Amino acid sequence: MNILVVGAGYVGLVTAACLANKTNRVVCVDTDPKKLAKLASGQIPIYEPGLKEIVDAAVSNKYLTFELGIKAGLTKVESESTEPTLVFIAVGTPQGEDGSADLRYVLAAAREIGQQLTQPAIVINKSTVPVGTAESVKGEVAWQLFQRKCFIEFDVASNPEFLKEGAAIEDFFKPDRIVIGTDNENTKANMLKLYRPFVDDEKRLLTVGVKEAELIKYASNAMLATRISFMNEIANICDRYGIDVEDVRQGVGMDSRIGPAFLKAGCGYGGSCFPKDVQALVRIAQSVGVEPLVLNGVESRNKKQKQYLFEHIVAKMGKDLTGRKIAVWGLAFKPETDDMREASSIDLIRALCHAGAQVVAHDPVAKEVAEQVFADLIRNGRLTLVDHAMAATQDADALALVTEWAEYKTADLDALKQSLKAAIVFDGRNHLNPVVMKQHGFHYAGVGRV
Ligand SMILES: NC(=O)c1ccc[n+]([C@@H]2O[C@H](COP(=O)([O-])OP(=O)(O)OC[C@H]3O[C@@H](n4cnc5c(N)ncnc54)[C@H](O)[C@@H]3O)[C@@H](O)[C@H]2O)c1
Ligand SMILES: O=c1ccn([C@@H]2O[C@H](COP(=O)(O)OP(=O)(O)O[C@H]3O[C@H](CO)[C@@H](O)[C@H](O)[C@H]3O)[C@@H](O)[C@H]2O)c(=O)[nH]1
Repeated sequence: MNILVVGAGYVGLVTAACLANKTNRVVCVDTDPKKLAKLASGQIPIYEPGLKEIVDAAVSNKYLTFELGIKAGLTKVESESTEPTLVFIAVGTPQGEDGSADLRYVLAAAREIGQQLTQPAIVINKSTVPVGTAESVKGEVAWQLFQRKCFIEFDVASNPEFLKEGAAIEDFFKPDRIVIGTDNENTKANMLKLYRPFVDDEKRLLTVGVKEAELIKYASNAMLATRISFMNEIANICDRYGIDVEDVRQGVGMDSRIGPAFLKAGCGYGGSCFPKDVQALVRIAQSVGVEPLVLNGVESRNKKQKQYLFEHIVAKMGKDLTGRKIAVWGLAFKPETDDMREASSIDLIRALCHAGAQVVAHDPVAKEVAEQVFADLIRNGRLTLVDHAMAATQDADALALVTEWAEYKTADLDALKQSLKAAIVFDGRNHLNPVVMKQHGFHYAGVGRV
């Protein structure tokens, strides 16, 4: 099939490469010339395991090409096809000032599609957007066509994306489900044809109405965030009673009605999706007069949980951290990504520096991103970023683990103990074994662990 993907970010680039990998002809466009220059020279602008391999394969087989902007992209796709073009919108929907999803990029893309389209098309919204956005996209495209006095057949469908950063390729090739939101039989047939090669069982292809698909995305993210905030609250109760939250997690997760996934307590969820999507759903609820009692709680618990490590460090070491050196392991919002959007490390490091501490931090891949996020703290000498985990802990008064990278789990504990000034470890992801840590003579504090 002939496909245009608008946006070469996490979702757009992964979608374009994976669809091209199944012998679809895909043109991926972006408005950022720097991103395109990187892609043109064979570099991948983001850190995502396995992405380079599939992009390289699709480019060398000539199934995937890149263009600057929608106009160039549509011209290319349409010149190669007589079938309806599938146009995926995969641009950002950042959080607006009031917490709602900012749709300016989606609507700008729709406008330009309407201005440039010359052949029938199915516009498919992959960005995470509030209920009713497909209608707005339809209106925008139709209005542009009307102004051009063009009568080109088109439809707008919703096809939310559920990939996780760090496992994006696997998620795309082996999805739990693919949600196709459409009320049009022709669109449905085209989407089913496109996605059949990605599922082992036809039951994984869920076709629903457009609005239902739009809400499924927010409801899914909010449900996952709810599980995490819920377990974080349970972990706080565990702290008070001296109960191990890992045992509680196991016992709760063994109930087949609950299941074990996404129940890990820690120092709060981050990333480009959960925080903004929970807030956006709060606004969606309020906009139709529903008081989002549960969602507000999920959000409040997460904000509080991001202070967990700092509060425990202060409880142990005192409020004034002047002259103290704290090592931080992990900056990305989770392992296998260099993404630091809404990462818990940001709250911790800023709080530590504010309390007077000197911070030395390490992350296996997010150092470059961190240099930008913490430019002020680096400039005024409060924060140093280092290339090796053990370089961070050298002479530190304590270590705080914020991201559960595999290399931290296998760290040489004797070397770690020797490098630290005081053998104190705060583990914000319950990544290390408390028994082993204590055997090695560490003062070890996890989240809700004994
Ligand atoms: N990142 C994830 O893990 C993930 C997963 C599922 C869904 N989503 C959702 O998917 C959407 C995209 O997220 P992302 O993380 O890929 O964003 P991103 O910021 O990484 O990428 C968006 C890209 O779109 C480009 N763009 C903006 N306007 C454009 C236009 N008119 N024409 C061409 N390109 C344009 C930007 O330059 C940018 O490169 C969001 O709604 C997000 O909530 C993200
Ligand atoms: O048991 C858990 C699982 C995750 N997290 C935290 O939750 C955040 C998000 O993790 P994850 O969901 O793995 O990462 P994302 O890449 O943000 O993926 C989420 O957001 C995407 C964007 O919408 C969706 O597509 C995915 O399905 C959804 O999992 C991270 O800070 C994790 O540390 C926990 O604290 N405990």
